[in-house]
Amino acid sequence: MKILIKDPLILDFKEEKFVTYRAHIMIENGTISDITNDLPEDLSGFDEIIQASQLVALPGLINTHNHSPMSLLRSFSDDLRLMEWLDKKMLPAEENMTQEDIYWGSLLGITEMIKSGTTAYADMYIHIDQIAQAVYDSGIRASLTRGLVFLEDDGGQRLKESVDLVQSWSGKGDGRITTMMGPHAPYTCPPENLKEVMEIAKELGVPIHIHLAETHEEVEKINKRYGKSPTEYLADLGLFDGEHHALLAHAVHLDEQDIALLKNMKGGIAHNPYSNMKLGCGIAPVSKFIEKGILVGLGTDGAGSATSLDLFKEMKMASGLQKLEHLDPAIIDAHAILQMATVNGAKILGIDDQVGRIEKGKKADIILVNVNQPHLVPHHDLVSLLVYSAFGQDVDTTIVNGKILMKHRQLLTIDEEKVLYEAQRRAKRIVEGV
Ligand SMILES: N[C@@H](CCSC[C@H]1O[C@@H](n2cnc3c(=O)[nH]cnc32)[C@H](O)[C@@H]1O)C(=O)O
Ligand SMILES: [Zn+2]
Repeated sequence: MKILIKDPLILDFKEEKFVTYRAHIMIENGTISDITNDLPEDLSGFDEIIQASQLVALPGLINTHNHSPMSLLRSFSDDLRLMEWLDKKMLPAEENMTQEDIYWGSLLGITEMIKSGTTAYADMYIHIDQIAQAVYDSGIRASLTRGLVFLEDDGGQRLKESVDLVQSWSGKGDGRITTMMGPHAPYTCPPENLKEVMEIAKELGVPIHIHLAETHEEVEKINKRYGKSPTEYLADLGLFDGEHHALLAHAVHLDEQDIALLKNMKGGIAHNPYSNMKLGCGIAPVSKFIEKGILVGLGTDGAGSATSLDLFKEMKMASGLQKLEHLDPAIIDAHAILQMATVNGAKILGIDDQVGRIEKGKKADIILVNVNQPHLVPHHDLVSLLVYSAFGQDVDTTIVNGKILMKHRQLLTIDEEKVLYEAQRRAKRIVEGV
């Protein structure tokens, strides 16, 4: 399959900033084979030509933290505190989800992500085989994790499912699917279990995906139980010693001492600004992380809290929160925010050798944004425009692994009408009685 993206304005991260230039992008067998100003006279060798002179091409956005089937719980339970929301609403509803529900719920999330310019994402959930199947079928790229809680003895069932996932799905879908081990959070994973999961992850050569210090309540709980902060708890188990690749979701409540503990960590932080705002959790010290050289990427969290999976929205929230927190609009610029949503996300998922930039030899994970609209004109600065003015609906075309998943807003791998129908009727049943 040979694709030509003809004449787009390309926005790509080079050295420390995003640069803009106009060129043609050629894609062959999933990979960016050339970026050039010279076109052959005969274009008949291309299977597909996308006229893109009115579009901006940028690396696909990367969502570093999601629970995709929670899209079925969108608008079901809002305006509650996190522990109440989780224990009384989310977990009981999840108990009602069948394997088929998970497939369609995940596909609902994936549909929204593709339509809003996300080309790769990290998922942590149950019935993970169904999610893997939805990822496989849809064509999106994902890093999958079976979430692990150790609050009851399940005879090792959850752990077994985690290992099965890693062994049976890693590398599938032409390499689009990668996997991680997912101890849910410090408050659901005692030290001996966490240690075991970390050892298994090391043996299998996969990263650890874990929630960390999302609320004040969590900090108090862990302090009471172990006499230390959640970050110290993980540090003492060796998670940040540089031998494990870790994806830390939230990282809201870290003081200077906690931040110092992350100095040698491999991997980085999934910042979920809107979920944190909406659940009233707090503001993650993002600019301090960046100052200390700790990688920060962007995530949404599940749509049960985030309400939508639009990373363009998250970029605005991430920027606004830092500016407000520090009462300083210069604390973080649009380049740093777009970097979080692209290059940094790729590094945090451990797939930066393949994606995150528009470069010859990289996998073609590219989105084309229509900037010829009233809210996106004029084009003084494209990075500012995309971060501060654009939304997911402005994405015209989404390409993953060299395959067009959405062309001029038409989905090519997903039957959208069917997804909406299935999601609606299943969601209704799931929340009955909860
Ligand atoms: N409960 C599962 C394992 C966890 S999967 C990931 C879990 O994360 C939960 N989750 C979603 N959003 C958040 C959040 O913001 N903080 C903590 N957990 C969350 C979600 O409801 C889901 O149960 C089991 O019994 O095996
Ligand atoms: Zn989460």
